Amino acid sequence: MTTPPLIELAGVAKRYREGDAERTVLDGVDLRIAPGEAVAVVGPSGSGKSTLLNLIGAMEPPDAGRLRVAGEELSGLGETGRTHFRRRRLGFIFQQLNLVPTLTVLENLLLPLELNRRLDTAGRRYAAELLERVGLAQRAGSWPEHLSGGERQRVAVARALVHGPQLLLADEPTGSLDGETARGVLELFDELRRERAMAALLATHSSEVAARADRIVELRSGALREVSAACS
Ligand SMILES: Nc1ncnc2c1ncn2[C@@H]1O[C@H](COP(=O)(O)OP(=O)(O)OP(=O)(O)O)[C@@H](O)[C@H]1O
Repeated sequence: MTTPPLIELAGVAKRYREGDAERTVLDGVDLRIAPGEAVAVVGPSGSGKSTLLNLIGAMEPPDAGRLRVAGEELSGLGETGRTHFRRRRLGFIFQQLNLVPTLTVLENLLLPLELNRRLDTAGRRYAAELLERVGLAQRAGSWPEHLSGGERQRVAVARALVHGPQLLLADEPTGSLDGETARGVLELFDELRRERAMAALLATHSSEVAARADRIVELRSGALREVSAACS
């Protein structure tokens, strides 16, 4: 028996209206991602990479097509269902990071556990371990505004992983990191994929990030195409 895909998109379209004009960003996109698989999505600026992640992350609905993620038909979920789906199943690293400025680094990390009612000893221990793994154990009590861009990005990485999501959606996850730190973060993703079959969809302009994925897909003129099997 073959394993059902974790992500299945069929004929997905997304259009945005700007004044009288309508712009088609995604035009009949098909995509399947298996549990534990890492896929890099590349494409020029404005080609729709973040839009694709937002649709798969149930942040906004498509205008056409089917989206099935972790057994859930996203179009069938209401607002509450979408919120629960995001909290339980997904880790999302946004391009703007979206750290909560009024919470410390550790409190930001504990937030997904709190929302999932899993703020217990094991959860706290894992949060501390992740902070250590992204090299920020000493900054647990710092405020986000006192961190460098790269440190903030690493907090966002740890926060996206702390509740053990089945799927990581990451928008330029290493954009503000130096080469060595970026490699450390990518290794952490790989370890978690091996440890708990977490799948990852990474939007990136970085050839190094893309090369580490199992597959690379490219968005161009609204269409998605397979570029190659990446070498690992
Ligand atoms: N909420 C919105 N309203 C109107 N247009 C939008 C909206 N969100 C995205 N767009 C448009 O959709 C297109 C795709 O944007 P998107 O952010 O998905 O591209 P991207 O490939 O992630 O770009 P980058 O590599 O620069 O981050 C852009 O032209 C953008 O202006």
